[in-house]
Amino acid sequence: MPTSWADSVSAAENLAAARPRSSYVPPHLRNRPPSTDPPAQVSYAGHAASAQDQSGYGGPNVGGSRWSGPRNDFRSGYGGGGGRGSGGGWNNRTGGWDRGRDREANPFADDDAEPFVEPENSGINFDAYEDIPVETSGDNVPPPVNTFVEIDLGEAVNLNIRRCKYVKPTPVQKHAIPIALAGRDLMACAQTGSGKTAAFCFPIISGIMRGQFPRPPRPRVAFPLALILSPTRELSCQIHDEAKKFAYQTGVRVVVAYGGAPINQQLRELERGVHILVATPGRLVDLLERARVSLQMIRYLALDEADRMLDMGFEPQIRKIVQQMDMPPPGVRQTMLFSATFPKEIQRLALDFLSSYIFLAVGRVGSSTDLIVQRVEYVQETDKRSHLMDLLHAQRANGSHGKQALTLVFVETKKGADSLEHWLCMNGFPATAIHGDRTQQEREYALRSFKTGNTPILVATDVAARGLDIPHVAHVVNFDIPNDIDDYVHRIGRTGRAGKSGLATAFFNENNSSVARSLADLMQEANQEVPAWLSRYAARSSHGGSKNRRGGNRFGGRDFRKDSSFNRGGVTDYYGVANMSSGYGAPGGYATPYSGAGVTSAWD
Ligand SMILES: Nc1ncnc2c1ncn2[C@@H]1O[C@H](COP(=O)(O)OP(=O)(O)OP(=O)(O)O)[C@@H](O)[C@H]1O
Repeated sequence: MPTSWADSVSAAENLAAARPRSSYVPPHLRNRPPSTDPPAQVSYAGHAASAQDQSGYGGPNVGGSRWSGPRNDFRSGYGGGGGRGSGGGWNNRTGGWDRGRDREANPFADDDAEPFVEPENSGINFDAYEDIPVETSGDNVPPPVNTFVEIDLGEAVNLNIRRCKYVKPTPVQKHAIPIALAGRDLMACAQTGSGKTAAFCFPIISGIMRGQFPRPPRPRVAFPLALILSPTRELSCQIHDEAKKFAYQTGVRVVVAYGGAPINQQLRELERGVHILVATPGRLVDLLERARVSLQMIRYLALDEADRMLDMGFEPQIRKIVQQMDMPPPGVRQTMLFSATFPKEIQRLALDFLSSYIFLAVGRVGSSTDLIVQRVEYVQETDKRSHLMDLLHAQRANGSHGKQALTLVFVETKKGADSLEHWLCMNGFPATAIHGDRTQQEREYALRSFKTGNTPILVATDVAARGLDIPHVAHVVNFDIPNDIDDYVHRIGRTGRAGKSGLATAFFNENNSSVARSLADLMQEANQEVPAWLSRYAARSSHGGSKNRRGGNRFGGRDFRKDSSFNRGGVTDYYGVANMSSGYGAPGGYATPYSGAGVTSAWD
């Protein structure tokens, strides 16, 4: 197990050396002689080399010891010979990288105009999270805090926290922020709507404000210091909006890049300088291949919805971005993975991206919050529409949520979404739809129309299942129940957020029997009433071998490193994770190596 920074770097280096090298060389690194010279941080920070002067640029040595040089610059202050006020760092206002700061639009301006804004973002029942069980594992876990005041995030960030009307940290923030501020890698699992975005944004912003960073070595290429990846365009936009609030008037510049939107505008934003890049994987790969973004200076990597990012759909792109371009390896960069669900096989995969990490579970891994009242109703396929109409009528009639009560209806297919939207509209229910076959403009319009309450019913595929924080979603209807219980957890998590209560109704029939057991277990765990007929289905599917994605181990250990199978895999070091690939095939090669250059996700 690495005992010091130097050890951890050398462990990471050995690992990198052991891995089969990618033959892919990003365009901006081509035609450069392989060099064992260190990256020229000293030059940048010491301003011996200007942004125009590339002659001293050692660049990452793709084939050699990229990190053999001044590693200290990545871990201990990034200063090289520079430093605050030396004229060469990122924080130097004459350096040109934060020249947009004075023109920064007020990201809180819309909040005041927002009709639903509450005086304090404490929610109806924010204390509901207080007695939630918390588990941490790993070496030397930093202790949690109870208040924002205890965390030294800096005055500017503290002011923004007040502007956000956050009174106290949520449980995941209490634990995750001190861990992240201590520079530790983190795998954090906490329930939907419990404030994970701020939990990774605050430490990143604060770290960038405090750090001394070398000057970006080349003009027209963006060199972000932090990368936040998320699976959907809408979620990336939302994280960008949140991060801009948290970073307001700190000098930290946040830029978003996502597919489906004109790339030129995003390129212009990137050219103005970027400290934190929020991106969807497909668009980022595009920018990397165009050599308009370099990951060479990445100090922080956050994967939101990390289990989704590492599952089969995204894994090749994530490996390409994180392992096959010029991003510093684990142990040099700080990596944080967040989600409400973390199946064990994904935890195992994640080892490739982490170094000596802390595992944090707030509530049980993959559980839903008991702020959401869950109902399951037996509805035949052919009766689903009329049943939905009954629910919508009842919701309208009881009027308890007033005009603005929003209903999100999840269906399995894009075609199904189109057809249900059409049917609802024909029957007098103002509905819109969002799915992967709609243009980005249509997607954004639908979401806006839903959020403002103009169209209070949104029919959606799983593209809207994760991360979206839409206030006043009173009811989530699973018109089609997903095959994977984790998707169900994320879908219903669009309601019952930030301490508020919500309602989720699922239409169950024979077609869903494979998920009966995990659904019944999940409901029971969240103190929900499980109908007797569902328990019978669950019992039947247990005998019949219903496939539980969590391998039947769902309610056992949460940090998979505690599993005996993990040790049998040859890894004796529980938490050092020095031997990251043991038991999982060739180093770095758990899954098929990246083979689909230019592959873009349908979601992206
Ligand atoms: N400390 C806090 N006090 C009050 N509200 C908060 C606090 N932290 C976050 N929130 C609010 O809680 C809501 C949910 O936060 P966020 O979207 O980060 O949840 P999440 O855990 O990422 O959810 P998901 O798993 O669905 O992605 C947001 O509206 C956010 O502004």
